[in-house]
Amino acid sequence: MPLTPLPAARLAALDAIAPAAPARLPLLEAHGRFLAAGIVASRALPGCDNSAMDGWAVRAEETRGANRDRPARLRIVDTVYAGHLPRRALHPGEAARVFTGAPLSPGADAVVRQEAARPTDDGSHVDLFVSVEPGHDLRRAGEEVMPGTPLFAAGQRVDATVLGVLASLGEATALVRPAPRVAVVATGDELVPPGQPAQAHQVFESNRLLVAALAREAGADVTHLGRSRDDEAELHAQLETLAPQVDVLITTGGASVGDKDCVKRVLTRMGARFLVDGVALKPGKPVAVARLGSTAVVVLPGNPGAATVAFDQFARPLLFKHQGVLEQRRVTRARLSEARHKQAGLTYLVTVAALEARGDGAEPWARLRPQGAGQILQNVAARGWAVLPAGRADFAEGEAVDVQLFEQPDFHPVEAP
Ligand SMILES: Nc1nc2c(c(=O)[nH]1)N[C@H]1C(S)=C(S)[C@@H](COP(=O)(O)OP(=O)(O)OC[C@H]3O[C@@H](n4cnc5c(N)ncnc54)[C@H](O)[C@@H]3O)O[C@H]1N2
Ligand code: MOO
Repeated sequence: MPLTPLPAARLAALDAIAPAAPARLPLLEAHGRFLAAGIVASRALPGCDNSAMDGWAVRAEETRGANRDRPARLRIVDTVYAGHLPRRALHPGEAARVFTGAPLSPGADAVVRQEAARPTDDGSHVDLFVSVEPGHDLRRAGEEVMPGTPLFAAGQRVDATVLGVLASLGEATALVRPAPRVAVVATGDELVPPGQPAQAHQVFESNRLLVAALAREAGADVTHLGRSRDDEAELHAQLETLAPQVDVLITTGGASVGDKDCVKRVLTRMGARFLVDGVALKPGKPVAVARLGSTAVVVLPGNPGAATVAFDQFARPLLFKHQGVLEQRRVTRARLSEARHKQAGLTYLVTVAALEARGDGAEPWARLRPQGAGQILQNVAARGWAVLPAGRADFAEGEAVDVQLFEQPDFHPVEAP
């Protein structure tokens, strides 16, 4: 099968999955998910005029000219705690004791903090040592949010700060799409689980953990971890059991053309419909995406470096689509820290370790790491991918290319209004 260009393959792969039906989840369970509908403020924040300080609610005009030597003396007529209502309005010459967050007494229009005041010994009056303007140390109703204000659009990620806002509006739940359930199956006769003895020709199995953690970082609930030898019957049995239990099934290894590379063959025999099979991408060329019943399947190459890139380009978008969003990374131009030669027909995604400004006002330099498909260190603490597009073989040191940045992506709802 000819290799599909990367952009076309990424588009085709998205058909392997549909957004999950939205569900109302308790707020903490919605943490990390994406809103399935926009949020409009259902109440004002704050809900009423209230004190920003522990102190005294007053009529500002009655503090005019007050100082340490000539305090303004007002009669104490009420005490108002947060969560309680004032017993009465303030009339001229009156003050109410208030605490932070307590509703403002009708008639009051300012607060004097307690450090600038002292009650008389008999507790009947308070002396105010400062002159304040109307509105001083007050939080006005609706000053932060008015009812009806659109606050969040569909596709907004529910992070800690968003959770806080939703709770402050009185929401107990959020409408989000649930986490995709994921199974990760590693294949290979040479694999030995970490923690067991391994000879030099054996390989500690690392892709399952790597891929499971990558899936979690994309919002998945990794429910099953499987392992199979390069044995068609064993793999068939394993995939047949797992596929119906998950939304996305991810395999690693056995994706290429070797005698024992049987993953695609087994999937085909099981009735999988391939949307992508082989991409003009390095690392990650043998990656495939298929549909097996109602389960999306991503076949990752066994090489850890290739599995990482192929996951990023093919599995991660499926996991987000199930959650109702498309991820859009920031792209910046940067100069290559070294020349690179590549296969002209493939897009190379090369790990960028750092972006360094050199004070000349031009694009930053992208410090490249070696991109060995079989290597595993190059992706630790990376900033992004330098994109060396298909169609050319040689890239010079200092040449500017696109760099896809990992941090602070935008998320857009899949079904844009
Ligand atoms: N004649 C050709 N050979 C290869 C081609 C090709 O087009 N023609 N493609 C190459 C490319 S590109 C890649 S990438 C690899 C991918 O092959 P597989 O997906 O079949 O991977 P394996 O052969 O099973 O393993 C490759 C390598 O990775 C190690 N591995 C596998 N699974 C794990 C794991 N779970 N944890 C850690 N390491 C793992 C494995 O031991 C091998 O060293 O094929 C090229 N060959
Ligand atoms: O292109 Mo393979 O997936 O990296 O060596």
